[in-house]
Amino acid sequence: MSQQPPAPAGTAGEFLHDFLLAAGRHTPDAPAVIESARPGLTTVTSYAQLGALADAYTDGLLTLGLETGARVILEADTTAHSLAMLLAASRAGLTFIPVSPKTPGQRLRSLIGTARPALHLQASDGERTDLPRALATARFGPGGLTVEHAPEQPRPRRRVPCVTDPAYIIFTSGTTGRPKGVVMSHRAVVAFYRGMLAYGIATPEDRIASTSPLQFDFSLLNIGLALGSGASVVPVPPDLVRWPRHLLRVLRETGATQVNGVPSIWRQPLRHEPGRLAALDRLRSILFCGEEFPLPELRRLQELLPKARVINCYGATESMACSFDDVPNPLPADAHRLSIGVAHPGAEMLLVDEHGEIVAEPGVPGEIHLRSPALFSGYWDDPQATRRTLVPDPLCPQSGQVVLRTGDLAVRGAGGEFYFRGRTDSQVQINGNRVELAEVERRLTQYPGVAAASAAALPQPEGGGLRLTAFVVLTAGRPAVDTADLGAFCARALPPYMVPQEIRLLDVLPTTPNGKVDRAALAQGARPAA
Ligand SMILES: Nc1ncnc2c1ncn2[C@@H]1O[C@H](COS(=O)(=O)NC(=O)C[C@H](N)c2ccccc2)[C@@H](O)[C@H]1O
Repeated sequence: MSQQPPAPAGTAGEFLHDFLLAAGRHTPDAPAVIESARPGLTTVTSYAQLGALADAYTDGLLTLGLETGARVILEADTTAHSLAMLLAASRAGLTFIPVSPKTPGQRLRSLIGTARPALHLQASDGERTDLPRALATARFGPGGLTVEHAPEQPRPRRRVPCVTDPAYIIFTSGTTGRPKGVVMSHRAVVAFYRGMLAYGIATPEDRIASTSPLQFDFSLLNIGLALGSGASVVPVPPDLVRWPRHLLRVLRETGATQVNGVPSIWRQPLRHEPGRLAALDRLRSILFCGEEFPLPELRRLQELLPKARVINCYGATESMACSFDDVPNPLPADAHRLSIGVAHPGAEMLLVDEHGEIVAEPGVPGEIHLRSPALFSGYWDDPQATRRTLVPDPLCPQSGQVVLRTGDLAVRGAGGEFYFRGRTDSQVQINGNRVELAEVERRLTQYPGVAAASAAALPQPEGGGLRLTAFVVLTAGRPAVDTADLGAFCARALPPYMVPQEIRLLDVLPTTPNGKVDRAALAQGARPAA
């Protein structure tokens, strides 16, 4: 099967695979992916080797004759081979849907029913079986691409890829109801990558550890940051991220210089392996995103890594991310909130109040709206949800330009920087009073010895109304805290209706597969500390 004739230079715009392989063309022998599957075994894949793998996989995919725009499920963790397959899907004009190998069969079948992919791809040692019989399947790995069940050969309706085509679809767990498929075009992803690189986060010498599952777009950010900078990706296998000694071993043996992850990846290393963490002398920067970093834990991390640059990255999957800001190291003692900075170059964050008016004054809360070339195309097969999220530009609705309505509240500081103030949907009404759960959590983490906290409005046990409940994790070795003292501490700073009616001490906060605090699990009543 002949490959697509390359579009004349400058006409096609930039596809995801063009961007990811461009920097490495000048340094073919530089390490693109550095893996450490087990102690003492580090595998390096150079940019030239990654490109050759991608070439071979592209030829394999093109041989299947799938039409441009067809979807493929990419069920894998981040490895040199799955990265090569991601590049190949992009080059073959296919839209990849990254899925973790741990995804329950039921959820995968539901996703397949929604996205109607043409092909399921998994690693040669993948364990997925019981896939729908009609779905074509193939495996990839050191032996190349092996087709198990070939796709039907419908007459392709399209052959010419376009940068507005979906590069990938990320199905988010969705805080409400059925998973939403966030469709990101090549043009949007590359626009985000270029905005991110302008912030100046990585150099070609960096080795960037990625601790998120491939199905979470944080991993795609790390891949774009590393390969786009001519640096190296250090994928940390998900099973090792949860074990502090394994995580720290991988970071040490691969010489990771930057570690990117959600705040929860640091909780156990801080509790159990502070010495080994402090000994990572190659580690020079940390980037986190996804939720607020509990300040006691952040301060502890900074104590152990006083020279590390700490970057707070904010954003939603609907634009991959949108802002970066350096956290002062050390964080001033009187700082109670972290700045999320301002939108990356080429984008703009606006605050809009409940009347649709622009909020210009510092300190006044509003909902973040994002103007950006990196906005998603829409939710897969859900035009209503799309219209609620991509809304007319509040400054010029007539123009047809849409902006992303993030559902996040923020205020602006005197310097124009933004401060996250929780989600609009985390404002709960308790007995008629509006409670900002993030506010309660922040107050709890100011109590000496509290490492992290989460608040939820749970149904009253005896029925009727909601009960403000808090879940608190203490720093390691901290003597037990009297929850009544904790409640009194909250009462000194919060209105009575924002004082938790119940406070439970937990050893750990439950997390979602993407590593965020699992609020649904807490709402089901997490087990009290042993
Ligand atoms: N730095 C933050 N402080 C505080 N709340 C935050 C923050 N980053 C997100 N969030 C929250 O998480 C929401 C987005 O959740 S999400 O759609 O699942 N996507 C993510 O969490 C990851 C996001 N796509 C991403 C990927 C890669 C780098 C940065 C960000 C935002 O709307 C915020 O509510």
